[in-house]
Amino acid sequence: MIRARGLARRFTARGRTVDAVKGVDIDVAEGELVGFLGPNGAGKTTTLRMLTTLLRPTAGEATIGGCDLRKDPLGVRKRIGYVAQGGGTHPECRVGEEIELQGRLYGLSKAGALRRGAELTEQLDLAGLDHRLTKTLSGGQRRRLDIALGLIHEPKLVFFDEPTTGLDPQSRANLWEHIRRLRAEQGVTLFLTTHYLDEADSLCDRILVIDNGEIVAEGTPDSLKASVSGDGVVIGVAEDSAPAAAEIAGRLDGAHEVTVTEDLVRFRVPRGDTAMPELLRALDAAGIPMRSMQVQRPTLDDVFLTLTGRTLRDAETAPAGEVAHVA
Ligand SMILES: Nc1ncnc2c1ncn2[C@@H]1O[C@H](COP(=O)(O)OP(=O)(O)OP(=O)(O)O)[C@@H](O)[C@H]1O
Repeated sequence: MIRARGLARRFTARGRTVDAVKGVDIDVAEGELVGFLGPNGAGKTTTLRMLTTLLRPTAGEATIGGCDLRKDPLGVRKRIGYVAQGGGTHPECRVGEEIELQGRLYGLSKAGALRRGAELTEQLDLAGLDHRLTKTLSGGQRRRLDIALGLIHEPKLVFFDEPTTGLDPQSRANLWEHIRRLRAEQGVTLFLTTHYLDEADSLCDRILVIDNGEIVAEGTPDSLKASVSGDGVVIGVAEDSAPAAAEIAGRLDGAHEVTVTEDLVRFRVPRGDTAMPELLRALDAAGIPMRSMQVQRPTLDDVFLTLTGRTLRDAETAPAGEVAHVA
C-alpha cells in the first residue's frame, strides 16, 4: 500500500536549512494498522504531508496504493483519505451538508453522497445529527465526523494525524473502537500518528519510530519492547550478598544495566521469565538465597526513552524547534 524510498524534505527559511525528513524508507502492507511515533518536531507531519501529496519531497520516491507520488498525485489522492490534526469542518455548517459537500467534491452524485453519508454516519454513531451545526458537536463527535469525511470516497488507505488528541479517555476509547470496526468492516489500511503510547501498543500491528527526521526503529510493539529495552528484573537478597548476586545476574545472556541498591539487584534481560530459572540455579550454586523477585515487562515508554533519550511526555511539552536538526 505504501512504499517509500529515501523520502526527504528540506525546508529553507531565512538562511536556515532544516532537514525535517532525511530520507526515510516506509513499507506498509494492505490491511495493516501502522503507528508512526516520534517526539515533537521529529518529522511525522512532514512525512504524512508528503505521502498525501500535500508537500513535495525534495528527494526520494514513493508509490501509494500503486500510484507514483510524483507522477500521479491525482491517482494517489483518489485512493487515500487524510484526517488532519485539526479536522476540516466549518463551524457554521450542518453535519449533513458537510458530508454531502465532501461526497460531491469527490465526484459522487447527490444520491451517492447521501447513501454513502448515511452508511458512514450509522457506522460512526452520528446518525440523527444531520441538522446539527458542527460547532455544537462534542469533541468525539467532531473527530468521528472528520473520519466520515475522510472515508466518503471509500479509500483503501487512510492517514490519521493524531486522531485522538484532545479527547477525554472515554471518547478516545470510543473513537478507537470505531477505527477498529471500520478496519474490520471496510478492510482499510491505516497509517496514523499518535502521542498515546498505550494506544499504539494495544492497537497497532506495527510501529515506526521517527526521531530527527530518521526512522530509528520499527517492528511490532512486542518486538520493539523485547529488542530495545528487555524486561526489568528486581531481585532481593541479603545485603552482603548483593554485589555477588549482581555479578551472577550480569553473566546472564543479554543482561545489562545491572545496579545494586542495598539488598536489591536490578538489571535488564531480553526475557525475564526465561532468565529466571538459570539465575535461580546460579544463585543456589553460590549459596545465595533469593528473598524476592519481580519481572517488569517494558512499556513503549521505555522503548521511546531508550531510542530518543526522552519520554513522550517530555516530548509533548518540548517546543518543536528544540529537537530540530538544523544543518
Ligand atoms: N514549513 C516549514 N518551514 C520550516 N521548517 C519547517 C516547516 N514545517 C516543518 N518544519 C520543521 O521541520 C521539523 C519537523 O516538523 P514536523 O511538523 O514534521 O514534526 P512532527 O513530528 O509532526 O511534530 P509535532 O508532533 O509537533 O506535530 C521541525 O523542526 C519543524 O520546525
